[in-house]
Amino acid sequence: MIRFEQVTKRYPDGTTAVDDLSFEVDKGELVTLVGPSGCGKTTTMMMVNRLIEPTSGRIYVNGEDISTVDPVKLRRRIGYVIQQVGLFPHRTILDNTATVPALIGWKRSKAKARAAELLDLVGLDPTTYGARYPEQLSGGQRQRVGVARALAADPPVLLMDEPFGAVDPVVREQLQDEFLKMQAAVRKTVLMVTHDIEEAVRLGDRIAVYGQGRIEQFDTPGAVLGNPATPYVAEFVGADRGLKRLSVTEIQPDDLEQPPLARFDESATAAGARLRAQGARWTVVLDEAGELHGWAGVDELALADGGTVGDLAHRMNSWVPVGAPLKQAFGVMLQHDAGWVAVLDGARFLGVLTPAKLHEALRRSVDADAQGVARDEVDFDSVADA
Ligand SMILES: Nc1ncnc2c1ncn2[C@@H]1O[C@H](COP(=O)(O)OP(=O)(O)OP(=O)(O)O)[C@@H](O)[C@H]1O
Repeated sequence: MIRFEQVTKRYPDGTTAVDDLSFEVDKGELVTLVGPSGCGKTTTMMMVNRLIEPTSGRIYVNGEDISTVDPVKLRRRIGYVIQQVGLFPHRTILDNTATVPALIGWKRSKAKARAAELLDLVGLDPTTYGARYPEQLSGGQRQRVGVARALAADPPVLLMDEPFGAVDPVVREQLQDEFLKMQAAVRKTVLMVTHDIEEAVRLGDRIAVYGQGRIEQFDTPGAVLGNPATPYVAEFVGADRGLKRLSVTEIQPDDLEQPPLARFDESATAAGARLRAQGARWTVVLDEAGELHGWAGVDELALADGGTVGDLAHRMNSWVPVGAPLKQAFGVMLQHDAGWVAVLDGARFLGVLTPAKLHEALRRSVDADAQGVARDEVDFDSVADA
């Protein structure tokens, strides 16, 4: 969808900002450009909407050589979100959001309806916020308006330059989550600049790690963290890249352990005796439909004076869905000081993740991505012991 072919940008003062860059962003893919200040990320991005012209090389958007496209027309097909959102201070939030549709000649009513829809999509109720002015919103809310405005004309391509850079870490994480949800629904082709490796890893389908004017590695977050292509990349992603992989490695059914099980309506003493014979100390309790109810201690069951497993079971409200990142499961374990966490597929109980299994899952994902990376380079022990 976006293709760079041997693109170089040299500024008049002789600075080579981007040097012989070739890469491709697929349709519906989110690629993050990450690297230290001054390495050429913004220059790369601004060449896509022709705010900067390359010195040599070609850039294609949707198969079209953009040097042959009128820049104004080009920009209408490319949403642009920047850190300083650049909202018009004297226009309402609704009017700000409707700017591009109005520019490209949509009827006023259609442009406003679309703007309201978009505000809703980014989590701002248009009836509450639509009539406000930018100064009446928080930084995080303004940032959301920036995203809504960029999406308003439904451009296939979105360029985002440090879109969440100006807000505090908590709001930032919230905005990232919301953006991911939205992106799952709208599937734009996104090029996003960030200097924050955590953000790059969290949001990117693939990451381009920049050195000076060049891409040092262009790959999935898992591969970049698990198998850095150069010592520079290894240093840039950080010594704790083993831990960072927790956020990009998903829980798969094969990672799970099958714990002892008891049914809600079973006799407590019978279940206790059976589980004791198996050497179990606790059991997961499922209801009549095979869905997760909670857990029970085997001794408690065995010593019960009649009654069912359900009478003695503790409800369990914390679990994680299959496909969630390992980090989420680890967080639940820590929060409850538990040695395991239940994993569900919808309402169906699949098994439990234990620290040992988590460790294995992390190792599996490193092995899958990283032929030849030394085990001891990955910080497993701190995961298991933490
Ligand atoms: N108009 C310009 N004239 C001369 N040099 C420039 C110009 N714009 C950028 N540069 C230089 O080009 C290089 C790349 O800049 P660019 O803004 O693309 O980096 P960046 O990776 O986006 O950095 P940051 O994260 O700090 O925004 C830098 O050395 C910068 O000083």
